Amino acid sequence: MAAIKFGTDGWRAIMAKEFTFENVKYVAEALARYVKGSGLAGRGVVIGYDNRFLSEHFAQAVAEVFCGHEIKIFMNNRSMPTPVTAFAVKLKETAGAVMLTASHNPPEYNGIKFIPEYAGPALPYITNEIERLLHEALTDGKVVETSFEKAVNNGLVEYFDPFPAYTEHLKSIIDTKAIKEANLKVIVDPMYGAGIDYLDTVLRDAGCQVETIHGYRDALFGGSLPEPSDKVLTQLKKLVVERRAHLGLAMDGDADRFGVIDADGAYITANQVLTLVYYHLLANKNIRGPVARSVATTHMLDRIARDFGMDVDETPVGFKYIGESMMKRGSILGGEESGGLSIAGHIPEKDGILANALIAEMVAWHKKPVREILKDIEDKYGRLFSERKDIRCSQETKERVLESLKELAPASVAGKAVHKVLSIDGRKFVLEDGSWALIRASGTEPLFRIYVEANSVDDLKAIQEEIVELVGLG
Ligand SMILES: O=P(O)(O)OC[C@H]1O[C@H](O)[C@H](O)[C@@H](O)[C@@H]1O
Repeated sequence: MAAIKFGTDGWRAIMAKEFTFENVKYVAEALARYVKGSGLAGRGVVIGYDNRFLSEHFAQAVAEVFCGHEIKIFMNNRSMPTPVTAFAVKLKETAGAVMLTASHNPPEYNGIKFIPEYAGPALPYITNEIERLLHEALTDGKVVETSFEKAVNNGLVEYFDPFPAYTEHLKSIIDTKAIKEANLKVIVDPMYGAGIDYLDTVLRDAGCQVETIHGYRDALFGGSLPEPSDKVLTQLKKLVVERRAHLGLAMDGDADRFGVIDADGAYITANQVLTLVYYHLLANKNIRGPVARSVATTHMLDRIARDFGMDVDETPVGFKYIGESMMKRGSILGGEESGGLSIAGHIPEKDGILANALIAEMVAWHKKPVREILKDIEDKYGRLFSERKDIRCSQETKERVLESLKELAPASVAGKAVHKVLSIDGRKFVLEDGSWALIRASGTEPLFRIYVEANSVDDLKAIQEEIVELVGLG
């Protein structure tokens, strides 16, 4: 059996191959041992699951193990988005949550994330301990479990639905009055996933005219991926234009990531969404505080922060580090280039429902299309062009490149002097004119990611080509 690893964001594997009921129970055993060791077992644990094939059955298998350890579990009788599962940890003040999801991966995958009592993604010191306990459980071959029926009869299973509390909470942190006045027409695309109903309800209650597509469970995701990217959101883009809607708002399979479509059908990148939301919080909502962004995320946030006299916390890739910064440094926005965002006053977990609701609020506020709002910001701070290139390679190449990265320190890239070299995650070169390049190995896929941000498309291409050559991935 391949080793079970908790990677950038939990364990993901192909169902029936590695993601079997047997392995899920071993992982649940390790998680139950972890919760007991944390001293918080008396508080119980939330179990959430997405809309994937068998997810509710895997969730039940996890429950049988927790109940076998006499740990009470809180469950919903329908799927829940990852951010709602995290929110439920706060709501029920539990020791944490187990979330069954493979996020935006292809349909044959499933996965498990652990959300500790602080309601954000588990930090490495926790996942390392879980992996150690998993190794221990696999070695001693012991899984303590009970039947689900017995657990219910013994009062170890409490059914609850955090939908009303979550949607009310969201409505309390967004300006529903402004949304109501703008009379927005919005198309919502939950991509057949666990986000169904949530954003639609919040926006409808706030007075928007809402039309939903892909709003039913399809474990095959309509033959596509539950990933809210420019490439995948073709139907949403078309419909926004056809219906003359103000916005198209999508979420991935577990609704922790967002995808925004402007009134003219154009895809707004995650870096642009983060720029818009941070500016909106500071300039319109008058909320002041630092921003946490990953090392791979746009420096436009730095320009805005500087203008308002705010700090920037630069973290490794992974929302766990961003959530940590939000908790420890009071960052008012935490965001990632890969499509994750949360704000102060919410949970330290990325939330696609919240991100989309904030975009609707911002559009309502300005009463103009997203790209016009963005243009105003760019007129003030200058324009930046960013691109990520993913390069697959063999294990051998991967090891060689990782080794060579440690020492890589060019004096210049594409004719621009290297101003700073960072090793927060992979290797990042900040150049004299503020442009930058980062190369790092993905923690979720077998590939390298090369991120470049520059002042023009030509500069971006020149920097990208030189970096690819420099590390020998050309
Ligand atoms: O670049 P990777 O290591 O593959 O990670 C890409 C993304 O994976 C998951 O979605 C995590 O939740 C994110 O925090 C991370 O940004």
